[in-house]
Amino acid sequence: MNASHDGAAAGKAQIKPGIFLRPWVFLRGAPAMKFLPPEGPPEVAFAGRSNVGKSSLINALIVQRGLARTSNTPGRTQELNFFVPDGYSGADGDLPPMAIIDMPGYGFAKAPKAQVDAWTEMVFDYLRGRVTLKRVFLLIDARHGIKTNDEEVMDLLDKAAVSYQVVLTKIDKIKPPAVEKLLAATEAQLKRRAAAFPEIVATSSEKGHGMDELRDAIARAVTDG
Ligand SMILES: Nc1nc2c(ncn2[C@@H]2O[C@H](COP(=O)(O)OP(=O)(O)OP(=O)(O)O)[C@@H](O)[C@H]2O)c(=O)[nH]1
Ligand SMILES: [Mg+2]
Repeated sequence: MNASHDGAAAGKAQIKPGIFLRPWVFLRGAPAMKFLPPEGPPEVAFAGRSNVGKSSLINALIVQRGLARTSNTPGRTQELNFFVPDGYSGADGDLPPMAIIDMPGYGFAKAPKAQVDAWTEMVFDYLRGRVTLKRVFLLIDARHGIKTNDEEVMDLLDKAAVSYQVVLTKIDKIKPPAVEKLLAATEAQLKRRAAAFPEIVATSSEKGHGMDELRDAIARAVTDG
């Protein structure tokens, strides 16, 4: 029996990038770990600093404006929001083939410190402990590059052996040579990191750059992970 047969026998999801062009729905928002849906379908999570463009990127990827709520003000997303392809009841045996999780940002929020600490703890607990989490897409604002709190998240993911892939966001805000320079510098940084995926995806939700590449990367992560 070859590897692909093994995968099929184990009920592994075979996800194709076209899944993102079908309708998706909001399944649930979890304000704390105890409200998470039971572990089932493979998941990918979008993580990153507040305002980096996580929710915007999910909308651009799935081509559904307003599916994930976005805002000019950092701290918009306050729960772990689960999105799944439409048309599954959620009952045993009729589970969606995968889920995408939009996470609260870290690093800044116009909220009391206790609230920010609680979100950060939930984000870290989820990233560290979710068995069905196949890959974390770690979003980095192309204007700012990797910051100290991004490094803390990478340290945690390296330590927990959770695969992650860096996605540059808002590349429409900088010139193409600056994108190339940042890609090279970031690639060099990632070489030292145990759980980092070597390829970086450069995106703009506003202009649609990098969407097909990101769809491919997610489909592969869910299928192979
Ligand atoms: N120019 C440009 N602006 C973008 C892009 N993506 C997001 N934005 C803007 O960045 C701001 C933040 O976007 P969100 O998607 O809400 O960011 P988020 O990471 O989900 O933020 P939190 O939920 O607060 O952590 C919004 O004003 C978006 O319009 C992009 O590709 N290009
Ligand atoms: Mg958000």
